[in-house]
Amino acid sequence: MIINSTESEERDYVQTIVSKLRQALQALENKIDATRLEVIEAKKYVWTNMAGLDPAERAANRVDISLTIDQGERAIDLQRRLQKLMQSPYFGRVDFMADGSAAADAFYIGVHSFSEEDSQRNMIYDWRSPVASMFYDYNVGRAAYEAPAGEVEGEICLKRQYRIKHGVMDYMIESSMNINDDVLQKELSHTSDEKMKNIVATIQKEQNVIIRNEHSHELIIQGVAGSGKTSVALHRIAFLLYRYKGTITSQNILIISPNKVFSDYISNVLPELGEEKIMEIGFDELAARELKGICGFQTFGEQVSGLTASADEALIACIQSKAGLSFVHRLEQFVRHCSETYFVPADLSLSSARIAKEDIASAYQAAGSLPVKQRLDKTASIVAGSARDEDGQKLKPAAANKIKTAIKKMFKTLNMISLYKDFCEYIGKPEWFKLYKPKTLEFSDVFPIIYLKILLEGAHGFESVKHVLVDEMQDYTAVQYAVLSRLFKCKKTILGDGNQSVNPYSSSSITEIKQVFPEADTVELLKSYRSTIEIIHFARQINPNSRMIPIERHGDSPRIQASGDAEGQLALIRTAAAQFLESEHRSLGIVCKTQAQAKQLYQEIKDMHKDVYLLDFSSEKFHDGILIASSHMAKGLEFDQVIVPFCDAANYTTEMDRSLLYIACTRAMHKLTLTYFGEASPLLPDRGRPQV
Ligand SMILES: Nc1ncnc2c1ncn2[C@@H]1O[C@H](COP(=O)(O)OP(=O)(O)OP(=O)(O)O)[C@@H](O)[C@H]1O
Repeated sequence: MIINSTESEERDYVQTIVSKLRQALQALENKIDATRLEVIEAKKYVWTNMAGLDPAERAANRVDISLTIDQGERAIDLQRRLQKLMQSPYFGRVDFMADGSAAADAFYIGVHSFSEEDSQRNMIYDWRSPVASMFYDYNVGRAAYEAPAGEVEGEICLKRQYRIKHGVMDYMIESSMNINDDVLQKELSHTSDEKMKNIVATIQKEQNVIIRNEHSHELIIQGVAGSGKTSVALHRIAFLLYRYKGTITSQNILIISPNKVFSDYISNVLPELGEEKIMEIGFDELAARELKGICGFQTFGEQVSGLTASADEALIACIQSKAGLSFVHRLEQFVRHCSETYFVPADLSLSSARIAKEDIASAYQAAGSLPVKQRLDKTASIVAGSARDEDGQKLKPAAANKIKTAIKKMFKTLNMISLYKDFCEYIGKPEWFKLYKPKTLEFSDVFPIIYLKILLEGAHGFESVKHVLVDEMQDYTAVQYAVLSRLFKCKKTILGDGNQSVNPYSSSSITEIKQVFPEADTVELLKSYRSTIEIIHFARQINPNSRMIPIERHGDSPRIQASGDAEGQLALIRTAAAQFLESEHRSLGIVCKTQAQAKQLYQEIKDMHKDVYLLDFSSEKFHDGILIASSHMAKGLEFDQVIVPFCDAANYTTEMDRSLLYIACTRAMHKLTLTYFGEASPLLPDRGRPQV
């Protein structure tokens, strides 16, 4: 039997569900109050009876109290979910008749599940539940889903989508009306939210496959700009936390993100989906952790800024050589060489014992499978353990320790900087090692040195991580991936876009990443959801390699505006920014090629409004309003409107500039303006022919 067949029945049903949610919420709030009182009373009891309780009773009381607090926290978590459901209980419905059953069941699908306490009847299904997958994968007709007991096949007889706001149905759409496109377009035409939002109501079939992928040890997602890679990866994390509840918690997940502003921008998605925030780290932080006490270093941002300001051919060639997989192999070969040749055993003569160098050499051989540092430890303990004094007795601890120290000194050096210098000599390129400035490594040496350290000392410190998410994969070198593969043995989701590299001299393609992770599965996303058709066509002319396919959504054509001089260009930028301030849009990104340009422009227009912000590498927050940033900092972000200034021939000319210009333009959701004076950049469509 079909329930709620008409729209008016559906509207009433929303009210029924909201009132059930309200009742559940009330009951829960009473429970939370009672739990709070219980904890206060229990603590009072322990304090007032402290003297009379024996240690075992005190311990038992403390355990009880902490169990009650846990219970209370779970109830508060549930309270948050119910409050959210009250606003929008569900967004979809599928009526599914499994083969062999007499009637179809209606499954309402929401951000969280909800069942009535008395009947335990599930009234709303979590979007991650097995049955909910059909909502994303099938239209009306034959369908199937993967239940714990195996695949269930049948027929979807009805499929609907709803928009419910503040507990009231805004609209409802039948599947026969091409629901996905309609609802998706409505969603995409909105102005931006301050932070990235969840997309559960409109996840596309090809995105759903990625989200629910459980089998890949490494999953590489190559997706065009705006294809939802980041959104999908975060929904995948939410799915895995649901699917492996009890085995994986948010504390076991780590995201390697390009910068803090990006982390802030995406920080709402998991909490919106009812999950806690996950740990986050950038490659620079990772480097600081691994190089602590060894040396300072140039950051990736500083390297990119240097390269965008001036392209030093020799430096570029050196950066390119250090970025590839062959460099990884040479590092590995060098470590094998060190392991075999840097250890020079010598006879040891202590006051109480003598040890022949042959015994030390054979202990070193016996520990041959270990990384050098552990190998030396093992050699030392074998030798110290088997050594005997003149009376044939085992050595005293002090003597054993002396042996250990002496054996470690038989290895030429464990100083990473000295080893790396040796390495550059070993490969016949001593000139490749140059400090960026005193006590500061050049960025291209940072991860090779970390890799050396890991090969020599082993990898430690991330054992609790069970899933790693790497965003902006194209910006990391093969050596960085080799480091990741050693630090994290767990499953990984790696995502990015080869066309959005901020440093093409050290970027990695999928093929290169796959050489580090040969078992990885790869998927490609070509549909772009962020920008209008006009913006996508424009961006594709800047980068003809881009294979972006737009979603049917139109807007204004991008405008290229020319002026006679710098003041004229500033006036154009100010006019476009003033128009934005008067529009209904919430965010304007002014995306420059370099950080220096962004800083300069910020000084020139910050008087326009209180909400004008400059993003730099120390920024931590994403803001609505006018945000001025370099392409590097703007990567991964999106804005209702974007202005790309300084599009002249001197500023945008190299292949690296092409990539930066493409990144800048693809940040725009609804409106894009480019400005220049003098000669237009040859990278612009129509060579920058201005439009009035
Ligand atoms: N299925 C979807 N339904 C609604 N919105 C979507 C969907 N997929 C993606 N989007 C929206 O498209 C925009 C781009 O998504 P996202 O930032 O995840 O893409 P991306 O591939 O990581 O982009 P880029 O590489 O350009 O930074 C976001 O606003 C996101 O909410």
